[in-house]
Amino acid sequence: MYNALKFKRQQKQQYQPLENDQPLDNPEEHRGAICLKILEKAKSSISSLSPKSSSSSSSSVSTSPKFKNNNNINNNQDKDKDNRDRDKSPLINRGQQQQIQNASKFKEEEEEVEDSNVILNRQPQSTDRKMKEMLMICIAGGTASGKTTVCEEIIKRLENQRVAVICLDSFYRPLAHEDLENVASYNFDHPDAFDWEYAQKAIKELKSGNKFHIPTYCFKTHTRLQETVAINGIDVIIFEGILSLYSQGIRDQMDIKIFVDTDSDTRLSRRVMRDIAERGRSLEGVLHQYEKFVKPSFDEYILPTKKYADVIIPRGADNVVAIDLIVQHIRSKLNEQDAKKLNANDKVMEND
Ligand SMILES: Nc1ncnc2c1ncn2[C@@H]1O[C@H](COP(=O)(O)OP(=O)(O)O)[C@@H](O)[C@H]1O
Ligand SMILES: Nc1ccn([C@@H]2O[C@H](COP(=O)(O)O)[C@@H](O)[C@H]2O)c(=O)n1
Repeated sequence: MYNALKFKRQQKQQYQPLENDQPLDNPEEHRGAICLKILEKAKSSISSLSPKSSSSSSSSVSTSPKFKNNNNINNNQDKDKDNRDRDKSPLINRGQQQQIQNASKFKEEEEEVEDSNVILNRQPQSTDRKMKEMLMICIAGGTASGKTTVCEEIIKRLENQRVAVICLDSFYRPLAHEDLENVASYNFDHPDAFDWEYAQKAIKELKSGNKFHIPTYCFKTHTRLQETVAINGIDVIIFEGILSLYSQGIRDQMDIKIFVDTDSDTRLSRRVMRDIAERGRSLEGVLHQYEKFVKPSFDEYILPTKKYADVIIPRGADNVVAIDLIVQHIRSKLNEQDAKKLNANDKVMEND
């Protein structure tokens, strides 16, 4: 069986700092940089993991740099594009290790999972990936509202599912040279900062069951990296970001739309703490950016998307009842899909 944690450890060993950049002491700086966020489960079970074995066992998963306490970021600037695209998924952060139980019956599918460093908690349901229905969940909300933390809590509860988290941050437009020179004046919270066409294409392809190479983004350098993360063979995709409910084309692909609603004072104080501690920002810089761009854009563009949400979570991850209800709903949706597939298979067999 594929042991994602082991794979991630190898990634860590391969880590090389970006050119013209400081070594990444803190992966949070690359949060969102790496589009695919997957959670690793309890450290305690790491020691019991075994690499590819035929029996049912557990394994950990990789996460994106948004998740703290891990340093498995691989930004190996390999010259070989093919290798690059084979996802040395630069991820890993705070999170939980996920139990993996995939008897490796569907080898090809398993390899895809290996490619994408995706949580794999259960055996694939179908060998026909095109037939695969994927559950798409969108989590929007202001900066530091707890979107990532809510993702973690959902994934923690979704045992036996393969879950990938994609950050809207991955689709930030590359900055022009002048903007990079004067980055403090750039509005990262305006819708125009994102490449919506690209994001929509990714969501559409994944929803259709196709493999997609998600771009990666570096918060520290404000640039898109050359690495991509391939995603395929997943049960649940969570698309997370401040404006993830902004585009109608993307909203229309979503099965569940969530808005994390956290009081703005709490968000500001968390952002200050986080950006100083984890993104290398100064207090002055965070406050200036917040006042000039973050707050006005929240009021004008982010908050108005709340009306599109099916579920609003007040207090973010503190709201255990809301998270439990959401997870129950996800489970029942996945069960419905499985039942549909079984029905379809039965019909095919009857006709044979
Ligand atoms: N319920 C909570 N209680 C305390 N701290 C929290 C809570 N939720 C999130 N945080 C902290 O606030 C910061 C931002 O949370 P995060 O989940 O990354 O928000 P977002 O993804 O919306 O930017 C992080 O440092 C996180 O640890
Ligand atoms: N190069 C960048 C890109 C984005 N930001 C800020 O990140 C915020 C979104 O991330 P959250 O985890 O807080 O949802 C957004 O408000 C941007 O201001 C940045 O500082 N630098």
